[in-house]
Amino acid sequence: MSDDTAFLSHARYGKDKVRVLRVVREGKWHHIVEYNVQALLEGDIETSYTEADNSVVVATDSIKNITYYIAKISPHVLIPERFALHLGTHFVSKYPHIHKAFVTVEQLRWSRIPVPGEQGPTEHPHSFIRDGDEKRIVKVEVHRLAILGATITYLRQVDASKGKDKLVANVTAGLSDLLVLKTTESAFSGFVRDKYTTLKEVDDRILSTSIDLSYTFAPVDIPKPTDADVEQFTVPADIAPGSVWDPAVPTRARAVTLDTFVSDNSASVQATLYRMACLILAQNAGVQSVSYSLPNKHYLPVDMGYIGVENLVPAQAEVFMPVAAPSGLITATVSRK
Ligand SMILES: O=c1[nH]c(=O)c2[nH]c(=O)[nH]c2[nH]1
Repeated sequence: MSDDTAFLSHARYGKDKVRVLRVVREGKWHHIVEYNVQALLEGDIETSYTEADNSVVVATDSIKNITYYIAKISPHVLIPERFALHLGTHFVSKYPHIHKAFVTVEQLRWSRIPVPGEQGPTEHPHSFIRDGDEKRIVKVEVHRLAILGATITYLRQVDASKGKDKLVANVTAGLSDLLVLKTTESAFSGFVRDKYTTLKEVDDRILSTSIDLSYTFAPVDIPKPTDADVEQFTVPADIAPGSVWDPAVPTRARAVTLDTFVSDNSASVQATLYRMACLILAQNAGVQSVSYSLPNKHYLPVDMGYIGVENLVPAQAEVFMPVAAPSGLITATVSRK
């Protein structure tokens, strides 16, 4: 079917919500990850839309099967950044007409159940608890690029058979739904006052937010699989601290987020957010930018004047009403200069 007034300007497809639990057994110690995976592809797939040509379609059912297969064979499956890169690399290496893979991995929280031990509580080797709604999030884009002389260009813009190609990945990682609350050391004053203002200035309030954090790494070269089935995936031998490959980045980013929430005498959500983001950039050399999305989950002191009871003095209020909506929403991206 052709249409003189329309053309296909963008196309991407794949499988969403592929749920996978992977067990890795190390003697009596079992490790688990539970992932929700989205895997989407781009490439020379236009004719599947414009000419009903399914010969260019890797079925989304196969994309699901590949996701499970890579979860089975990948030595990197316990680290979501590496698993996502392995999966994305497989798609663009296995199928010559697929030039970009977009893989999002959401890792659900499973922690070891603490059990009594002879020297105090210890962690159980194979029993786990879902301790919270927090998720780790990893988004990778693996691109196959053509090298033509000194120039690198997107493969789909050139004749792939004429150039060598290389793989480059963009990786963004972070966490979501990390719910926190502090009962003091948060204030909010000095804001615009005009005829619309009803909010009182406070030098002490409850501060609560559900933290969404994402940080973006500098683009990274990915070694091409050299095995016949293009199933292998190599992690560099020398891992630069603070880079995509450094598994300590997510631990540090979470820790500094919580430390700053705890220790900052907050003048506003905005100011606390900025501190958190600057510290992540300072601690992780490979991170180029950091974004937070922080809803200000309001807890309002209940006015008990009706019964002659004081509950409105900020530092002394004891009964609060959690307000689900509306909430403030404070977002920002802080980038390396
Ligand atoms: O930390 C805050 N930032 C705001 O922008 C804002 N606006 C508001 O009503 N309360 C708050 N708190």
